[in-house]
Amino acid sequence: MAIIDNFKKYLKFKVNDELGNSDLVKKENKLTGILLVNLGTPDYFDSKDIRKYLMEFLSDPKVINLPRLIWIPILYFVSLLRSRKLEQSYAKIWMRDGSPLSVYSKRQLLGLENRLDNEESNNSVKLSLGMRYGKPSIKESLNDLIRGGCNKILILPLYPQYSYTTTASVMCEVYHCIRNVRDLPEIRFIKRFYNENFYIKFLTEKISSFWKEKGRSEKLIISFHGLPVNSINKGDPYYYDCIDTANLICNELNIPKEDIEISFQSHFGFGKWLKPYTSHVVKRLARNGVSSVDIICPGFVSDCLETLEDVQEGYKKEFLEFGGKIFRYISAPNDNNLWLDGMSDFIKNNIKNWN
Ligand SMILES: C=CC1=C(C)c2cc3[nH]c(cc4nc(cc5[nH]c(cc1n2)c(C)c5CCC(=O)O)C(CCC(=O)O)=C4C)c(C)c3C=C
Ligand SMILES: [Fe+2]
Ligand SMILES: [Fe+2]
Repeated sequence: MAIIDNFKKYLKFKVNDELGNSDLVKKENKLTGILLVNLGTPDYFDSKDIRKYLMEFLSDPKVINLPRLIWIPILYFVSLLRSRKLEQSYAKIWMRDGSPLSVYSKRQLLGLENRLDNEESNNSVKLSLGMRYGKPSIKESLNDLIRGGCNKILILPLYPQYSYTTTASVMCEVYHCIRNVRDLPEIRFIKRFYNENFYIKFLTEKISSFWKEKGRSEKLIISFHGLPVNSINKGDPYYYDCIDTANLICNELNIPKEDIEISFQSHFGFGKWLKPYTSHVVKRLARNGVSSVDIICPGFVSDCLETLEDVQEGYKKEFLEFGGKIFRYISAPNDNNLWLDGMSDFIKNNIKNWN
């Protein structure tokens, strides 16, 4: 009998070996992965790297919805001109370890790792950061999580308001990246979080403490990144998310609607973009004798080119040129501890009972 048993064992080994499977061991994948995704930014502030980033960003059909055959040759020149223009802008805001968007996103990752690692769950959570354009890519960060043994992955695009051009683009990229994975992890997406308690509470407490410390300006401008009106007409709910965000902030602060202005910054190319433009609002207020404004940009969880250059520098200059006296930018959440506490609770709530 022993001889037969040994022969069977030998045969089994032989068969596995021939199939190249002798080292097949069932991997225990039972970690929950959290993939934070932000827009991305150039690697460095020289025009070559900026152009590379712009080419990737603006050739995404979810961002610019023109026929490829027409758009790509145009983009070749647009990116050349724009990258030269942006070189100086990026240089002004660049930090020791990179662009602000990259530095703050990495600090957010670290802060969340520290908070979620401390759980009694024994490190059953693994975090990673991916950028929709540039580095680290969504593909490599997702791979890290999957290879690291995550069988459930929560995707958290760092955009409070949903847009087809940003959030949906992340979702599509994630599905594209895992299309060839044999043992797919379960995937959950956070579509938006502007209406979550932690987000509204953080922003309003930030504004209140800013006012307590420095006094309150005559107007509060709530400025969002712009979007082509065409995108809204096709069904993108971004505009309504922005208006909702502003109303929630206003209600939580308990201030009258007349004290705030909602506006949209940064338009690109031709065509109609969401109005009123922040630039127009800033000039109108100054012209009408408003001497002080505070401005907050609740669409950005990290400071970046848009907030530091366009808002803090550009719109301030315009306000002062048109007769305004005080223009103060209230910074993005960045790596604030209370913000990270709120985010980590939000993540915990979204993964509990997921088994
Ligand atoms: C058609 C073009 C663009 C759409 C649509 C768009 C939507 C959109 N973008 C953000 C967030 C950010 N955009 C940033 C920079 C940026 N955006 C565009 C164009 C569109 N954005 C360009 C060409 C650029 C580069 C800078 C410039 O040329 O002005 C950034 C900052 C990146 C950084 O490195 O700091 C962010 C953040 C959102 C949320 C959004 C839709 C709602
Ligand atoms: Fe943008
Ligand atoms: Fe801009």
